Amino acid sequence: MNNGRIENIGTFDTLADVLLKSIKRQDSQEDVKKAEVKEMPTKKHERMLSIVSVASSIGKEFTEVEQNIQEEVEKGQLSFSMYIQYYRTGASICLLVCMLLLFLIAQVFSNGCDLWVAHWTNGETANAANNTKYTVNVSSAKSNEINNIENSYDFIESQKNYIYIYTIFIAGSIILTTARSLLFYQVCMNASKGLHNKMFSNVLKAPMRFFNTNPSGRILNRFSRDIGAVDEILPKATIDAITAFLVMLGILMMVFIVTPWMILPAVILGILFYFFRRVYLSSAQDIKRIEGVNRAPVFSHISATLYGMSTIRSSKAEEMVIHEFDSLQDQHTGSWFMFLACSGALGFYLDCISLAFLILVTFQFLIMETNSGMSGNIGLVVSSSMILIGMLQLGVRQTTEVSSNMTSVERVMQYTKVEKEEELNPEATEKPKNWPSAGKIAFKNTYLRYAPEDPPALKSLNIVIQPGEKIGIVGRTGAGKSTLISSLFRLAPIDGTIAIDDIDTSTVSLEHLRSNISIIPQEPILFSASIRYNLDPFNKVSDDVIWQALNDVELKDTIESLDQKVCEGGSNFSAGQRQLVCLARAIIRNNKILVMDEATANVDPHTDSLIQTTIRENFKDCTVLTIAHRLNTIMDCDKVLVMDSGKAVEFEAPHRLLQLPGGFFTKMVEKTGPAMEAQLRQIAKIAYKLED
Ligand SMILES: Nc1ncnc2c1ncn2[C@@H]1O[C@H](COP(=O)(O)OP(=O)(O)OP(=O)(O)O)[C@@H](O)[C@H]1O
Repeated sequence: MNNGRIENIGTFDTLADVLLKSIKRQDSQEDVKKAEVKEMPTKKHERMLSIVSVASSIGKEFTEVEQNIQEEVEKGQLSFSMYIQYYRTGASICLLVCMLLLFLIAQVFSNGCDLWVAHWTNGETANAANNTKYTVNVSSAKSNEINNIENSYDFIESQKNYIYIYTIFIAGSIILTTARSLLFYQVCMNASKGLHNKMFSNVLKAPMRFFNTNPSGRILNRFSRDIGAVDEILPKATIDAITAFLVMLGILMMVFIVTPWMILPAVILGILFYFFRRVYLSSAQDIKRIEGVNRAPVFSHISATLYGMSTIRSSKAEEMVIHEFDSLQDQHTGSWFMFLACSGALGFYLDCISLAFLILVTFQFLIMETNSGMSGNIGLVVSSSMILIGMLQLGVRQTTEVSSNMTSVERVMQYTKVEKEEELNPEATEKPKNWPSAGKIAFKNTYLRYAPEDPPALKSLNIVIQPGEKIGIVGRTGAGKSTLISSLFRLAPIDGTIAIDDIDTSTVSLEHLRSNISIIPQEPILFSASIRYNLDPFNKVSDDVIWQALNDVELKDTIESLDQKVCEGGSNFSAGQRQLVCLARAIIRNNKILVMDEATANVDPHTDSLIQTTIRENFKDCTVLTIAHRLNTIMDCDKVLVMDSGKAVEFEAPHRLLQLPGGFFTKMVEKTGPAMEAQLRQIAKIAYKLED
């Protein structure tokens, strides 16, 4: 196919012949060395024959799945320190104390309103009683008239005072309640932002092992659902819970002032309430945690399904995927339903407690005759106790909501404490200027372990790569080729030394080290942004430089503008074009060291040949390490490094290695078949002679 049209059709042999001729035609202009190199990819079956490591990505995914450790689930009651840490992230101690005082004062004003109304009612009742007595006893009409005027004057004055004071209570209550809510939400938002930023920066700096052992769904869950809960649900639930408890406290105080003996049943009911809440909380928190853990696989499954949609459809595995999804969804729904059932049960028990209290309060006014039997007091206590029922429900529901959503804070906190990569070597802060200027790489007794308990994946590596050398890295799958590259970027803890231009990389900051080595990975990574951003994310070069790089990789005609959008994962570009964009990115960065990790494994022979030529031209003076997928791509390298079981077993010019009968490299070349072997030997020989 070419540009969406069928260019040729026929058997494998016919097509191979046609392709061979066409590529030969393209390459005829180039010099002998390049022509020799380029002729090699024309034989398609090389893809099958060339040894090395086609199955690497599949193998890695498998290893990753195997390595995924169980998600850490906290158990038992949330510690109080979690609350302190959460609020301390949002505000200073001083501000928190002010907020607490504001809550209390607002509540005092709010209860003051009720008490004042009761006091007012009692006053009115007493006034009315006095007036009646007075009217009956006084006979003189005149004096009666005068007194009435005076009384009504006093009455209006006292009414005014009642209204003024009531207005003050109402206004104070409104202002203080609004202020405390605004302050509280601000503190919560600060805490939420702080936690998110801390988690984000920690996860970005987490070692590679963290990403290997935590599936993306699990990480996404913390950034979406947990942060969502902390952002939206927790502040509202907390303010509701605090308000409900303060209102309850206020009501109980009023009831105790009016009928002190009610303290006894209140204490008994309080103990019962505490007991129910405790039982509920311990199960609800665990259920909520289980629910959180059961949610992550649903996310992982969806993202994996979307990613592998074409594979699923082509292998007709829809039923299987749907079945898996249903069973994961069932598990999640089961735990969620359990949570709802727990809340329902708690609601029922709380209703019983509140009703018992209300019955006691109401009946005590009938049974007992005390001073408190004034109408205002009775009205205040009964109406407040009825509010108490609603408040108790709301308060407990919201406190449990707070506790269960605090598990999200707990889960976010876990990720804010992820060990950072930099901590591997806290002194690694050097940022040498213009480094590396030559591109010499020296491995001295280097070992790499992916995890302390794992055996070393790289063992006793002692090689020196001279500035500007082109090195091909070969070896069977699992031999340690990618690990060698990982060690260069210090993606895992290393024993021994790796020096670049005689500077130990462990003394250089990771950011500086990594930004000074270019890599073209097997799976090219493109961002969902403009072409310009993809090629020069830090806006360091002019548009001319970018266009020149695109020209070098023959993408100038394909790309209309530097503002052209790249879809998610670069889906509007072919695999080869994505690889070329990565190559253009590497050209723009202009680093002295370039690493290619099987960069040409998934591209067609023409793009492969274009990549090879571009690298030879643009990275002439750079040190280039190539993990080889096809042997022909590295036969003209300065040296070939053969890896086996994490060790460097051969490191020499390919022509010289091929002189070793029974050598690792010789065996690899022999396995490609006599015709290919002859060709490979020929390329190696020419390249060796040209070098001499
Ligand atoms: N992230 C990882 N965590 C733990 N062990 C790993 C990890 N990546 C690789 N290994 C192990 O390190 C060893 C070397 O793997 P590496 O990926 O370097 O091989 P490779 O030569 O690049 O293979 P391939 O050609 O298939 O990509 C293997 O035994 C592998 O299991």
